[in-house]
Amino acid sequence: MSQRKHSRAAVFSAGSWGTAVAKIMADAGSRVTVHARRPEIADAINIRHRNPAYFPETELPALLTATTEPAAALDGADFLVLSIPAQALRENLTAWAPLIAADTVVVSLMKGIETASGKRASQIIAEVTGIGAERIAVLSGPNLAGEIMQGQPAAATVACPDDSVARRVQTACLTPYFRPYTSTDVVGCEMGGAVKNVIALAVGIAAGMGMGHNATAMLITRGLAETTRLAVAMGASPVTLAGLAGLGDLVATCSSPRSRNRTFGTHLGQGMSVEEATAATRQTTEGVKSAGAVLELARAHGVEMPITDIVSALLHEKVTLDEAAAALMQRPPKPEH
Ligand SMILES: NC(=O)c1ccc[n+]([C@@H]2O[C@H](COP(=O)([O-])OP(=O)(O)OC[C@H]3O[C@@H](n4cnc5c(N)ncnc54)[C@H](O)[C@@H]3O)[C@@H](O)[C@H]2O)c1
Ligand SMILES: O=P(O)(O)OC[C@H](O)CO
Repeated sequence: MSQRKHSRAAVFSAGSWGTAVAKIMADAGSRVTVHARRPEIADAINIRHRNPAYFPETELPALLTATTEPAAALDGADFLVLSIPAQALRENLTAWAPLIAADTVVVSLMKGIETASGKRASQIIAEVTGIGAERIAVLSGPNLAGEIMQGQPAAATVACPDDSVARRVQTACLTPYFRPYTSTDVVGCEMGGAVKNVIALAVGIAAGMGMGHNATAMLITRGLAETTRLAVAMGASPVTLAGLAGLGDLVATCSSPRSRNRTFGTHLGQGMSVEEATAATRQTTEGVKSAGAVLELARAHGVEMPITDIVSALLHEKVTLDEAAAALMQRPPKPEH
């Protein structure tokens, strides 16, 4: 039997990270079909090789096409790559699940916690599709989509309990500008990705209030400490949180003006209400929805997360900016570790 030359990937959907990962996988040699909800986006990708909604300036590879038909996207797919808002995953995947072939590997790109259940994306994927954990991988790391679309260098972690599956995804995403490492620590990768968004909100708030780099460094460092506490309590390895999907992503997101979460926080710190900041934000800002769910997980695991706690209180407009800053700075003194 002749071997197929290219592996096939179906990327759901044509948002900013979905488009960037579709480009990575096409540049790595896969035939990629993006599922777009809007026909005009699918047409623009097929005819003009552009995604005008997110990256009008970047030409997409010829191996990358698009469709509005989920079944057509999934036909013959070796990989199903999921990149939609975490809160929309369960409902959409319920419709797509019957179309997933028995040997397709599902790759989650999502960095959020489902508010209703406190579940991570890989858990929702397993629950909705019945697919075993060994066929579900997570790709996470310091990956601002805009930089990757420009071909700027970046690295990430691909986690799957089955190392051979993680290595398949690694190979399918390996390009001269994108370097994935493998791991078996799915919990660590997903919690690193979800909680860094909440910490980036805190950093944005501090910046918006006029605080300096010392405050940023304090929030990143203490943010990593509370992220690690929770993730380890949930079964993660602390080493993962010191890696690309933990510290790496935290630094990128908290430092970059491109980060939607940091920018949302900056709006709040400058005095916008949550409603005004939401209206000013066009794209998915996972930390806003996930903060409360992360806090619930922390309480369930008996873990203290003071930064997440105060960000959640601010998002629910239970405290003012000044009260939030004072609440963090006036906590009882304690040892660092
Ligand atoms: N943008 C990045 O740099 C980046 C990097 C790494 C991870 N992520 C993660 O990837 C995920 C997707 O983020 P993004 O940046 O691509 O967001 P985005 O807002 O750019 O795109 C979201 C996509 O999901 C679709 N969508 C929105 N609501 C939907 C719904 N209710 N049902 C079905 N589809 C819906 C939109 O049409 C769009 O195609 C998030 O979890 C995010 O944290 C983003
Ligand atoms: O723009 P943000 O804040 O959603 O962050 C994007 C990526 O997760 C950075 O790795």
